[in-house]
Amino acid sequence: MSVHIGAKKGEIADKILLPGDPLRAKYIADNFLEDVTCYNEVRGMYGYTGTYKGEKVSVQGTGMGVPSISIYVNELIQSYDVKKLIRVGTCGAIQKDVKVRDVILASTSTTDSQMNRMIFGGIDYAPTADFNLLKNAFDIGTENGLKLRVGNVFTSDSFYRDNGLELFEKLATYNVLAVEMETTALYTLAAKYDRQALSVLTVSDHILTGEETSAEERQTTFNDMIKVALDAAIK
Ligand SMILES: O=P(O)(O)O[C@H]1O[C@H](CO)[C@@H](O)[C@H]1O
Ligand SMILES: O=c1cc[nH]c(=O)[nH]1
Repeated sequence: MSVHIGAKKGEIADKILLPGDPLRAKYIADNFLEDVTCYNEVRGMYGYTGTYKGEKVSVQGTGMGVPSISIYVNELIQSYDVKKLIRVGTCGAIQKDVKVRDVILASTSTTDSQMNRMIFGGIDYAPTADFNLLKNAFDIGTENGLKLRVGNVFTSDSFYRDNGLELFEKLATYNVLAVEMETTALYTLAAKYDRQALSVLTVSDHILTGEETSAEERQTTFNDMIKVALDAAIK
């Protein structure tokens, strides 16, 4: 057991999906995995292990933001030796041609988090997805008829911010696709420990137009995202 995860050694697979919302972890376990066991309830941050197409896969809620996901990713790697980590999250679109329900593969992440500046003494490190995971996810999604977007996402330390529109318009000018709150930490920690990581994100709302998905639409798109992530995890 680690500080925040109640699993015994061997109870967590070496491939894991990481939703921010612990109830999304339950949804994935209930609807996509077989022979499921719940290995974590500490802080209500559910974690499950089961099989997907015969392969052992886990899914663990991470909570929201860089500090929270950093705790889970550190412990999953250092205490449970997880090798492939795929975030399955939501994001807000900031580009006109990125639509709600689109699925984005984050090739890299821009951030206002101080995490990397603290590590690198002020240098702007560029957190990057694992190329093979990214390519596998892209190929799998495309073969299944999904129009995936690939690009830069903004990992924000704030969900609510003053003068957000101005910043988002600037980021959009520089081809950042969407805003979310965890990818920078996932990619940086995966690089540090030589693990494979990818963020697959469903656009849940559009920051510029105000458009939002209904609960039902969200679930359908989540299913597309989850299938891409699971198939990429076992490839
Ligand atoms: O849906 P999840 O995975 O939690 O991701 C997004 O949603 C949360 C904000 O509502 C943040 O965690 C953000 O990154
Ligand atoms: O607008 C959004 C939507 C999801 N997640 C975010 O961080 N922002």
